[in-house]
Amino acid sequence: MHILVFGRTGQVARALQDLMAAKPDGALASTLTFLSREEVDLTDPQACSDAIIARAPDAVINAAAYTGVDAAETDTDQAHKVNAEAPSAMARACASQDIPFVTISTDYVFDGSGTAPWSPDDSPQPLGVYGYSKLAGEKAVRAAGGRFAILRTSWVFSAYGQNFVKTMLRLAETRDSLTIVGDQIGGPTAAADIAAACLRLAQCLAADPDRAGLYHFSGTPDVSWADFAREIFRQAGVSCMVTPISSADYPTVAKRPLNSRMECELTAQTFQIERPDWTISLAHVLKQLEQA
Ligand SMILES: NC(=O)C1=CN([C@@H]2O[C@H](COP(=O)(O)OP(=O)(O)OC[C@H]3O[C@@H](n4cnc5c(N)ncnc54)[C@H](OP(=O)(O)O)[C@@H]3O)[C@@H](O)[C@H]2O)C=CC1
Ligand SMILES: Cc1cn([C@H]2C[C@H](O)[C@@H](COP(=O)(O)OP(=O)(O)O[C@H]3O[C@@H](C)C(=O)[C@@H](O)[C@H]3O)O2)c(=O)[nH]c1=O
Ligand SMILES: [Mg+2]
Repeated sequence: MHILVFGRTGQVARALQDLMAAKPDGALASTLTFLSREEVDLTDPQACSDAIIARAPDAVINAAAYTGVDAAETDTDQAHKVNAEAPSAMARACASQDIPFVTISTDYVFDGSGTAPWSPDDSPQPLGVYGYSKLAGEKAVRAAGGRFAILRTSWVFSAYGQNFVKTMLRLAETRDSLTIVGDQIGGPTAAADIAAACLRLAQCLAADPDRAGLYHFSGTPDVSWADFAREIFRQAGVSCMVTPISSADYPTVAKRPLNSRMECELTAQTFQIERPDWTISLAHVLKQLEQA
């Protein structure tokens, strides 16, 4: 299978490159081509669909997005173009070629109310522009139909780009204590685990279009950001005290959902992909960072 991937420099796309490098030829049963912003700017939906038609891949994975949660609040147009209009164009191009289209969405489509894990059937109510733009992308992809899979995930971390793990390690270099939000609960998810899941979804959709749909996929156990920080420092052998605070005591431009728990049973039943143990994935990421 030849898979075209948007978002070459991002965490998930970089993890897909690692997967390719780690598997001997053929073991992945796929070859991947990666597109960067220089090759296709997602603010140009026509360029997105032209790239798919021109390259005629067997499947497409969209790992690109506008992920600046706070910046999006004052950059609505750009966030909407990249997170809604681009996936819409990609999905329509893939549907016209009857090839799988896998795109990634977020727990931030939910309003974070309650404490029950969110089911894929629950109705989202985003709190901010980023979540809203991602939800608009989901709706457009579903409207395009075809062999689509929307994979909602949360709290992505890796050795690449910007993420909470790298932020914590950086802050702890100059601080022996940090105040971290303790009332937002979710499942940290390694980009490597998402990458493997995206590959599997693309391969399964090529064989069975009836599995098209919306799925949840996050690491387990669910924790607060403060707990996540404590585990990062514990595994990294960094002595930095974490004091949990309320979201109100850590004002950010965009509000974050308190409850980001996601119910992932349908993904396990449909694709035999269980929630990964993020503490194990974290150990691999820390080792990668050490060796970098
Ligand atoms: N990060 C997280 O915690 C979470 C992410 N997700 C979702 O997972 C997916 C992957 O996220 P992640 O790997 O963290 O993303 P990153 O923020 O690491 O990377 C985003 C990628 O999108 C590219 N991109 C952004 N704007 C454009 C544009 N206008 N044209 C072309 N490319 C563009 C970036 O390119 P460049 O490097 O040039 O800017 C980069 O390659 C996204 O759909 C995201 O919404 C879901 C839940 C949590
Ligand atoms: C750096 C820092 C953050 N925090 C809090 C703020 C916030 O509520 C939480 C996470 O901070 P960040 O801004 O790093 O994480 P954030 O960019 O909000 O992460 C989100 O990214 C988008 C793309 C997603 O889709 C979400 O699933 C989620 O992963 O930690 C502290 O409490 N103390 C700190 O020192
Ligand atoms: Mg962020």
